[in-house]
Amino acid sequence: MASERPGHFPDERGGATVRRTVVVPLDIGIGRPVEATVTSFDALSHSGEHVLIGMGTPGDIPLVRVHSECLTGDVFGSLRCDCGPQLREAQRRIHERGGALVYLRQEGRGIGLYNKIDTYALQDTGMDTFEANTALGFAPDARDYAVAAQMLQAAGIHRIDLLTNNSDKSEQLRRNGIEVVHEIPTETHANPHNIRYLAAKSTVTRHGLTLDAGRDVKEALS
Ligand SMILES: Nc1nc2c(ncn2[C@@H]2O[C@H](COP(=O)(O)OP(=O)(O)OP(=O)(O)O)[C@@H](O)[C@H]2O)c(=O)[nH]1
Ligand SMILES: [Zn+2]
Repeated sequence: MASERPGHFPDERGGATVRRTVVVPLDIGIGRPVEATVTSFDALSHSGEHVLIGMGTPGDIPLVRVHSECLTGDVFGSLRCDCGPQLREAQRRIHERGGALVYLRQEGRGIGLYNKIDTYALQDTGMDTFEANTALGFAPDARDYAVAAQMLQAAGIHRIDLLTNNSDKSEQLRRNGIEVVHEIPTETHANPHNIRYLAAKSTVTRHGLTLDAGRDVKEALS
């Protein structure tokens, strides 16, 4: 893919359009600032203020991470989930290889922050993360990745390697016109506080998660 400057993708307009792209220096924890492009959009199918962060110099197949917002994990360092370390891993790997971070404002797997906090209270009584969503009347996972496909297409990115353990993301992107060439797993960021959260992802949904020692997360709990 041609690229005029690091992290910049040509603007190819579909239904959704690029609203603005600006260049910002980012501290991604590698000891020096890196240059990134931050892109906003108009006419997306989902009303959140979703952004695409372009980093590095992409080759033919950019590395892309579609990351769902987690204020508690991404910003405040909550150990209840693995979102913060996954976000930092993604930024580092995308910068190294060239590609984009699609940051989706679909907090709490799409149910919002307050509802996520309500599910935490239910989880503290023994439910897993998906059961707690259902108990509150929500789908177990209410996210819709069509908007991520629209952002990628508007930014001129049609063929990607996707950094995820969640095959549902790849399938939804493919259904919405993105060619996912490879699904690349993230590291497993386990700690004593998020091990049940990881186990629920591994057993209830199809997340492929393996602990560093090579053991599957469900085995670690059995
Ligand atoms: N409803 C709910 N959402 C949560 C909870 N913990 C984290 N989340 C949200 O889960 C989303 C991240 O989803 P995950 O299931 O961890 O991972 P994923 O995006 O499906 O898969 P990966 O690409 O492999 O990271 C973020 O939007 C978080 O805010 C929880 O207990 N309940
Ligand atoms: Zn989280």
